[in-house]
Amino acid sequence: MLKIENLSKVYPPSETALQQIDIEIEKGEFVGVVGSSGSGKSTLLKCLAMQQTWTSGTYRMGDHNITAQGWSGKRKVRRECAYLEQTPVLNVHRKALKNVLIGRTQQTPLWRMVTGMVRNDDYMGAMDTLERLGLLEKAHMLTSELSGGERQRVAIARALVHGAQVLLVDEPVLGLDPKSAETVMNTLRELALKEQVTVIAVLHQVELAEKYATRVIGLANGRIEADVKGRRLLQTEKQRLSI
Ligand SMILES: Nc1ncnc2c1ncn2[C@@H]1O[C@H](COP(=O)(O)OP(=O)(O)OP(=O)(O)O)[C@@H](O)[C@H]1O
Repeated sequence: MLKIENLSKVYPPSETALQQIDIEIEKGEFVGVVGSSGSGKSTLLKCLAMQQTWTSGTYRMGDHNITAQGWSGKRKVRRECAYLEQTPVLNVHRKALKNVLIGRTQQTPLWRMVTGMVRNDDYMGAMDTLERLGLLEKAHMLTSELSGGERQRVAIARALVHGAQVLLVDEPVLGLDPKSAETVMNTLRELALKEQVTVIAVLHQVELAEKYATRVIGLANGRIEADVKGRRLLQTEKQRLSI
């Protein structure tokens, strides 16, 4: 579904963050990206989300050659892939439901945005998504009253309501207590396994990647040094990754 060939990223003037990255990711895979600090994990995510320009490489999504399509390719990526930052960008003064509905604003006529009136099917869709993520009873609570893990799940709900088929998640459990981290990781795993949402998550803790992801990609100095499915990383692989 996603095919990346020979991706390189150099930040000006000369900081090489990624070199010759080749990856093919199937629909519904849950990929954990690990590696030491500065190995290029966030840059990889941003390049996949087209939030960073590519220095070189070819990007394919399904039958589409995104690289060759220029702006329309970029739009397609932005529509289908949601990039979720370490700390979700939410309006904490609004209810969880409102934050989820913000994901629908591109499809909402201006008069509805001005009057604040929400289409019934948008409302139902948002509530349905909150329920899938175990947040139904939090829908009408102010986002400031939610825990870090719940906020992270609100951000995921918003991405799904927006129509994202690929979640690019940077450190989804950063700063969360173990129980909340487990809930967020389980949510991501279930979305991948049961709903065929593709999840690519940068994870500092390799144990989390090994426990929840179906595939672990390890980066070192901007290169892929490990790419394993269905097994833990070997000690030698961890040494190559310096983790
Ligand atoms: N905007 C930028 N401008 C210049 N160099 C950058 C920029 N962003 C990242 N880099 C450099 O690119 C390299 C990879 O950075 P990146 O943030 O992708 O690594 P990371 O593996 O996500 O690190 P961490 O785990 O510490 O978040 C690093 O050497 C970093 O200093």
